[in-house]
Amino acid sequence: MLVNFSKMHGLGNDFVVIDNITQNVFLSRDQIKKLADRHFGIGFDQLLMVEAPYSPDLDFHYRIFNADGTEVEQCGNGARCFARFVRMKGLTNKHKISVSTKSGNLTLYIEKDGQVTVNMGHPNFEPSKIPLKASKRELTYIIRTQEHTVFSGAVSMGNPHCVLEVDDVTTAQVDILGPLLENHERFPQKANIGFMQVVSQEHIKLRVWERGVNETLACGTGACAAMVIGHMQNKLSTTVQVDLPGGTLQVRWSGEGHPVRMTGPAEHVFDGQVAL
Ligand SMILES: N[C@@H](CCC[C@H](N)C(=O)O)C(=O)O
Repeated sequence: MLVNFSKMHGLGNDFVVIDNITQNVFLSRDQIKKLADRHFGIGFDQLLMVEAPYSPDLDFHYRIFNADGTEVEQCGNGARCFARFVRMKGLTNKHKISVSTKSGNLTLYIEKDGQVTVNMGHPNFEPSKIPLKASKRELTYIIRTQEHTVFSGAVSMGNPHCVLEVDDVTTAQVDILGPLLENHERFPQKANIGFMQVVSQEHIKLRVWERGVNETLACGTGACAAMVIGHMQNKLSTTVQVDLPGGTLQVRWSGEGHPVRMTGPAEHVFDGQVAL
């Protein structure tokens, strides 16, 4: 079977996007892993599937798979690319697009300058919802590994995030602490690990070790997680520039009870066909 796909990226966090409305594609976990391989497959951080909506008030359903083949709940950079893809392919002509994901609903807004704003919904700090093993909700958790003790914030942006503040992102131990914390027993569904350097109240630098992928050039939900945790810890304002290795996102949040809004680019790279 020949499957049509588009390669896209949001700040270098790259995706294969498949229209599963006009095609009928089922991929096993092993097939996704093979396609994600940068030497023997197409290469991507996440596979995004565009599906028909589950209810009349939604435009689409949106499925997300990490490079290791696991299905996950949310992907911020992917959401922006999703919006650009459905417009580019003529699947909708709307500027405001409502989608459901495994973890809830999102609204995507295509801006006049081509950037996309995503209403990411409400962050959830309850340990059981992240999920994080903890007796109560804290602003900072102490997490111990055999050799390291770290202080981190934790939040669900629909998917689990742990955020550590560092003095300098360029020297942060992303490759060491990333996998240790991703797979730490206190995160029963694993976690995405952010390393945040606070530059000012309106500006952070961030690197993210992504669950099921490794370090990526950018992580949209990771940018939102770092911003809301920094804001809760009184280090950040309500509009923050987040510099990631692949570029910059704007994240806005007015505090608990409000949704998080993320704005950034979404780029089309090429269209292709793959035999499955
Ligand atoms: N790249 C993403 C997040 C993708 C999912 C994540 N790796 C997870 O396992 O939760 C983003 O831009 O948010």
